[in-house]
Amino acid sequence: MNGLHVQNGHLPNGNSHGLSMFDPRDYDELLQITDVVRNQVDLKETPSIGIICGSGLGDIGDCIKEPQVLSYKKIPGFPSTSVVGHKGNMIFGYLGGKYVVCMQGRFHPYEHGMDLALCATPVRVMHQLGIKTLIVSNAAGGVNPAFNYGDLMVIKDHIFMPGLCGFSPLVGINDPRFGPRFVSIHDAYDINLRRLALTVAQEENIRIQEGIYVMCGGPQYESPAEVMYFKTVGADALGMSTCHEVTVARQCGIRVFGFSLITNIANTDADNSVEVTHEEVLVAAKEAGFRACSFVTKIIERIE
Ligand SMILES: O=P(O)(O)O[C@H]1O[C@H](CO)[C@@H](O)[C@H]1O
Ligand code: HPA
Repeated sequence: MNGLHVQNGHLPNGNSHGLSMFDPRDYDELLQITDVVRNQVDLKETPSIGIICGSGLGDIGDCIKEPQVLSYKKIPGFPSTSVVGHKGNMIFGYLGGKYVVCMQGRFHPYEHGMDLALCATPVRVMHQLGIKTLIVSNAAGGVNPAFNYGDLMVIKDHIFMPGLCGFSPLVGINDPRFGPRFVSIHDAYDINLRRLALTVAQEENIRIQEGIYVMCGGPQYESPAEVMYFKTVGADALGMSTCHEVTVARQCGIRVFGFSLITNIANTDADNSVEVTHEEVLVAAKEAGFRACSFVTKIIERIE
C-alpha cells in the first residue's frame, strides 16, 4: 500500500496535490477510502443503489430524504470537482423508498491531473459500499434529428471513444477482486431497467427517447464535421463522461441504468454553425431538474 495516510482522524485529501497519493486500481487502498467514508457517515443500511449526477443535475441529490452529506473534501484521495454544476458531495439517504448513495458531481477525464481510473474511483467506492445498481446521468448534445432540447434519453448503448483508443479505466494492473481482466460490454445498460424507465416516463408524461451515447474526450465541443461523423456511425447524443464509470461498474458486476438530458442540439453545418456553451447546458439542466428528479425517484420506487 503506497502512501495513503489516514492518521488520528486527520484526513488528507487529494484536492491540491494528492492525485498520486493512492492508486485507484488498488483494491486495498480503495477499501481504506471506503472505510473513511463509512466512518464519517451514520449508515442506516447498506446502500443498494448508487447515483451519479450529470452537469447541473445535482437536484437529484437534493431530493434525497434524511440526507447525510459528505463533501469530497473529506474523502482522502478524491480530487475536487472543477466543473461548474458539479457540487462535490456524496449524499446518503432515501430516495423512492430505497437507501441510496449519490455522487453530486463527477470527475471528467479532461480535468486537471485525471486519468480514467481516478475519474471512476467513486464507482469502485460505491461498489465497496455495497451498491448493486448504478443510475448514471449526464448532459449531452442531441445528434438524432428527432430529439428536442430538454428531452430525456435512456441510454441503450454507448461508443466510448477514449476507451477505444486505449484510454480505459481498466488499463493497468487488474485486481480480480474488482472483476475480470477482460470485460464484456455487450449488455452494459440493463434491458429491464431500460424498459422500466420507458414505462415510467410514459406513465408520468415525461418526454423520452432512447439512443446511443458517445463519450468524446472534450473539453472542446465537437466541430460540425465531427458531429456529422458521429451521426453517420449511429450516435444519438454526445457528451464527455459516463462510459468510463459504466465500464468500471460492469467490471464489478453492477447493473447500470443511464440517461442523458439533451441540453443542446449538436450542429452539423459549418456554414450555419451554432455555438454551444456550458452556461446553456447548465440552464437546460436547471430547467429539467424537477423532471429528472421525479423520473429517477419513480424508477427507484419500482426497482426490485
Ligand atoms: O457529462 P456531464 O458530467 O453531464 O457534463 C457534460 O457537460 C459538460 C459540457 O457542458 C461536459 O463535461 C459534458 O460531459
Ligand atoms: N457535446 C459534448 N458534451 C456535451 C454537449 C455536446 O454537445 N452538450 C452537453 N455536454
